[in-house]
Amino acid sequence: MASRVTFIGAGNMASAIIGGMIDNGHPATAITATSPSDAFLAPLHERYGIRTNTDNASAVQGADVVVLAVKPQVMREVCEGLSDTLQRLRPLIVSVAAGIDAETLDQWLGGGLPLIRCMPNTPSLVGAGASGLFANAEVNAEQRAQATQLLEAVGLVEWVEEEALLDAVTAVSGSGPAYFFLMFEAMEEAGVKLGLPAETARRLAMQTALGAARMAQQSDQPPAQLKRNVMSPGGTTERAVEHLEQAGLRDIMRDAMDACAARAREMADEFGTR
Ligand SMILES: NC(=O)C1=CN([C@@H]2O[C@H](COP(=O)(O)OP(=O)(O)OC[C@H]3O[C@@H](n4cnc5c(N)ncnc54)[C@H](OP(=O)(O)O)[C@@H]3O)[C@@H](O)[C@H]2O)C=CC1
Ligand SMILES: O=C(O)[C@@H]1CCC=N1
Repeated sequence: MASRVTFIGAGNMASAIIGGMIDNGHPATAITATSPSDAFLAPLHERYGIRTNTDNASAVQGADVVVLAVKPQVMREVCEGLSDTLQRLRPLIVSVAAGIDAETLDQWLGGGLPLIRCMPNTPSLVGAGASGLFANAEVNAEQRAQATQLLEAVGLVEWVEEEALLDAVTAVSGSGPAYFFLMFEAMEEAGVKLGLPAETARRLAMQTALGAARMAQQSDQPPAQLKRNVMSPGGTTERAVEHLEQAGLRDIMRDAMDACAARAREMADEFGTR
């Protein structure tokens, strides 16, 4: 039987995972989502037929897995509001919040619950997500398998055995889709400047990214070699890649991802004070 999963919070990340789960065949009646108002819930109910509820405590009744998918700013209030109920029901808890560590969440939830921290990303919506997972000591092998199965239904799953590495996962894949969306914007703008219609430039850029990612995933060759295969000596790509290297693309990516991980650590202090 499919796990009964309750999402606390029904925003961007929860709806992306829910959409991916439904597409992958998870029964809609085994999924519940909560939010303080109906504004987020009604479209989810209409689109996917899932159960919705504006009351967190009643929504977790009967759940095998409770996914905490609210903003870090409200996580404490949400956890403390649910702690009595969750201590009684003892489901597997999965938090997708950036920054807030497992020990802090555990304390807010009253202590001793099986808890997994997950850093997913929004392409989960189309079954192409990437999630990093870390389990606390209360999580047993069956629950690990349950979380793996749940997140694999919407994409790639990578477990990390050191919680601090989730900040690195955030920098690579949690926030990563935004880097590529930014790249699409930039490639579209540059394509338009070169004379292409915006829609054409956009479609070409997106298909190229999809093709490059698929090819890199399926190839035995590392990305550096695949890149060289495109770069005919003295040709066009060589000129463009030289420009990107000279402009410091690698340093830019390293600095941006350092800033991302640093912000996750900062958020732990800002929103996670026990
Ligand atoms: N967006 C992303 O790409 C990713 C996000 N995350 C993490 O996911 C979490 C959610 O982010 P995101 O989905 O973008 O945020 P959203 O603001 O889109 O969603 C948050 C949801 O939580 C609801 N909410 C607020 N208070 C409560 C409450 N007391 N009880 C139940 N629901 C409540 C909000 O409702 P309302 O608006 O009515 O207040 C909203 O539906 C964050 O912790 C973030 O770090 C992780 C990886 C990627
Ligand atoms: O920007 C954020 O804080 C969240 C976490 C990772 C992606 N979005």
